[in-house]
Amino acid sequence: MRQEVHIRRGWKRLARMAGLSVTDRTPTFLASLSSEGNQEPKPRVLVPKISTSPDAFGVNVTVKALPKAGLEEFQRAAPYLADAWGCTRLSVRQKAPGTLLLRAVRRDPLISPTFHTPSGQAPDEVSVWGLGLDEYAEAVSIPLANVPGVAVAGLPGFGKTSLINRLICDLAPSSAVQFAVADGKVSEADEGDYADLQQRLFAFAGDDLADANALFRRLVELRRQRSAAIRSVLGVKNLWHKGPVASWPLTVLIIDEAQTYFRDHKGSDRRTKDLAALAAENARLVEDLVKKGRSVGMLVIVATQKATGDAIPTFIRDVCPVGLSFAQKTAEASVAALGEDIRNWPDANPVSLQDPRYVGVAVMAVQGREGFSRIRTPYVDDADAARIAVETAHLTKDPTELLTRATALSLNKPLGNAA
Ligand SMILES: Nc1ncnc2c1ncn2[C@@H]1O[C@H](COP(=O)(O)OP(=O)(O)OP(=O)(O)O)[C@@H](O)[C@H]1O
Repeated sequence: MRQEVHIRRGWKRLARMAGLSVTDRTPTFLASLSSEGNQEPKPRVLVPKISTSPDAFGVNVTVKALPKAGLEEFQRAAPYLADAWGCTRLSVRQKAPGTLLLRAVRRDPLISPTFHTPSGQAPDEVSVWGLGLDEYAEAVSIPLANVPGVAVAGLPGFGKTSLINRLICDLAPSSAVQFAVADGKVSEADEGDYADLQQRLFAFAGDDLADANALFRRLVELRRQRSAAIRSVLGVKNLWHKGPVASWPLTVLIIDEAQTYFRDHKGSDRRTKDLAALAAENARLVEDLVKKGRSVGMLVIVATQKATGDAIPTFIRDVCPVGLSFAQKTAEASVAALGEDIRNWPDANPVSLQDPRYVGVAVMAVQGREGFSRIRTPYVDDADAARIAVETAHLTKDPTELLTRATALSLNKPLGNAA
């Protein structure tokens, strides 16, 4: 690749110009032996050694750091190196002690739409939600173990549903995952974004608050029964010590257009009062799932246009350990979705994603990284989602029935073997 050759060929010169070389004034043993008379050997100018490897988006440059030409110095010089190498972005991070990794991205991964065709094969691990590529073309995923809640926000039409579709399609071939959906945008399961996935959902509720209430109650009851049974059935206090299995699956509740179920209804007539009471109870039930579902393998994904308090009660939003956001209209909406810290990272603020080029680009705080990352999520075709749902329909099981069976089996075990 031309960029790679350009980087390697010009490195010695560029490193000196960018202040990334070091002068070693102490002569080596050999140099002091061979120096003539009183003449001091010339100081040596050392340049950090590099090795390069190209990929579709740019070049990875591995650097052997030197004293005073280390992480900090390279981070300072990054804009200069980016210009010299003609790249859109350049990141510097430590790969191992004494070794740095420079990611020089030439083609912007954020504005190159990508597509995901689900394989239909059960994943090795059900506890990983592959999201896509970040601005440096590195794969980003959400570890789902011990995560009870994920809040997804973003303006309509920017990719929330496609993101969730991918999760369902990737995990659907595993019998260790069951899905329920409450979609506030439609009335029936065969309408809207989840119609194609119907056969792989063990439960569905549309925009009717009472139906959603019944679904949330059913899941809270499951959560309670699981909490009571986990030690006798699984022999552990936390499902993630063993991982989900077909008889005790990770149970994912997706609440799309969540504002439908939680928003306040103001008015003094009977009907409005009933709706207000249902909305309040819905919020309480979902809070229970997010607060107490972690160790028993319940995950709630709450998707909404704006994550402000009027759409998702803050007591639910604030207990979701993971938050991500597609484009937003206002700084307040970004803060509601991602927290106050997003104000300190204006480049990553989802307000700047209000452009058709950024449909499918989300922002999130990635574990172990400073600040926020922008992620290009791939598009999942409805036809692929439909295919996966048909192929995996036989795996759809009600987790409550599975628990009843697992509990009965554990009771029949001889004493002392109950774990
Ligand atoms: N990751 C993506 N890459 C490219 N295009 C996408 C992506 N996700 C969605 N799109 C395009 O945007 C359209 C809307 O996507 P999607 O339904 O996922 O948005 P949404 O945020 O869920 O909207 P709504 O809130 O109205 O449901 C899709 O039909 C598709 O054309």
